[in-house]
Amino acid sequence: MFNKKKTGKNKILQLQQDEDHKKDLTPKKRKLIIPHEDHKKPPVTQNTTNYNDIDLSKYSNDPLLTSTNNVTFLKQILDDKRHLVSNLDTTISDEDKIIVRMMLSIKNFLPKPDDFHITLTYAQSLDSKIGYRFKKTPISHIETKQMTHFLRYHHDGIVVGYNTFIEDNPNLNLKFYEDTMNFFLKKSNKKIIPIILDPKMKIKNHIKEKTNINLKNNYLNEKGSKAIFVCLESCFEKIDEQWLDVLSVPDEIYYNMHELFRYISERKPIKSFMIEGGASIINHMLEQNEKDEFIDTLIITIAPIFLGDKAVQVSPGINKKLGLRNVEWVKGTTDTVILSKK
Ligand SMILES: NC(=O)C1=CN([C@@H]2O[C@H](COP(=O)(O)OP(=O)(O)OC[C@H]3O[C@@H](n4cnc5c(N)ncnc54)[C@H](OP(=O)(O)O)[C@@H]3O)[C@@H](O)[C@H]2O)C=CC1
Ligand SMILES: Nc1nc(O)c(N)c(N[C@@H]2O[C@H](COP(=O)(O)O)[C@@H](O)[C@H]2O)n1
Repeated sequence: MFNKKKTGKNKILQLQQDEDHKKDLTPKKRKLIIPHEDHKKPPVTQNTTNYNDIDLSKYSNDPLLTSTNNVTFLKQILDDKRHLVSNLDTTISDEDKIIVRMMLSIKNFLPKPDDFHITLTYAQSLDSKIGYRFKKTPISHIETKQMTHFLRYHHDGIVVGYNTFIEDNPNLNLKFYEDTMNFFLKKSNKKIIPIILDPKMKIKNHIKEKTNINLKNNYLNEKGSKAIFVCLESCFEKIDEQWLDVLSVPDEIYYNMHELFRYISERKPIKSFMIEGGASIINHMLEQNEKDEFIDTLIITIAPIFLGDKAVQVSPGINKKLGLRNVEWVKGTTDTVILSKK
């Protein structure tokens, strides 16, 4: 049942190394990196497109696809006019088709323009773990990771807790993978606003000690928006940093997640929030959602891996069965995504 080559620590470390080295590789080499892929299978990117495989009419109502000429992109590829499409040297792969299917499935779970909307989304192992401490842990397959970036595209703000900010040094921007994301997002200037829940304003000391902060680099290199650090009013201190704003929130509101996001949306240009973690934030949200159903969409990627008892666990402090409603499952090459809405 367990393939040691594909599960286990070595694989996870390998995936971490893959992730770390991706940016240094040429596009050709990057295509070979397919986390969780069965390496015995021939590479799927070489498949020839069967004209009947893709029904373009399916995409015609998607504002994202139509607004960025992606239907034209797809047509060009299908018509074998690939020379018209920059940076693209393959036909539509099976992986890309899966991604398109995933994107179409999540369309019913996306925020409606201008609606206040809260999405909670994360990737977990079979043992409900979401990562190792101080080690950015890839869990999602490249397809489901791309789906996450597609989701990011549809939200105004992306939220993580302070520990995730410290431990992962995340980018929290829109990243475009080879092939598929080029179809969908390449021409977009959309930027999502990173929001860090930092009640005690620990960022104040962190910036004195650390210079390599991805959120800062992204902002300075125009690869990301200015971050918002959200702190308790009682802990507020002024910070003079170009790449971040601090928003102080009344102490009595801060730990009520529903009220917190409402408070932020009334003061910042953010209507839709995509909360990615970490475990404390997720658990707290699930606990509060039991009484006050404020999570509009819950999207969990489940990868066929175990991370073991040292990893950080999602498990809300509830004492009864908590079921999800309006559930759909989408299957990728290796991962499964569970989608649920209010
Ligand atoms: N697989 C995935 O999809 C994801 C995985 N992760 C992983 O999660 C791990 C971090 O999780 P975890 O350690 O739980 O930390 P979190 O990222 O959840 O941050 C916790 C901190 O956030 C602050 N905080 C603000 N509001 C709240 C609130 N309402 N409830 C709880 N805390 C709040 C607290 O700061 P203070 O202590 O100052 O009060 C708390 O210590 C990392 O290993 C990261 O890799 C993270 C995101 C997604
Ligand atoms: N969807 C998803 N899959 C995984 O495997 C993950 N490890 C995460 N982690 C979250 O993504 C953040 C990193 O974002 P960038 O790629 O740096 O933009 C990380 O901090 C977690 O929030 N998510």
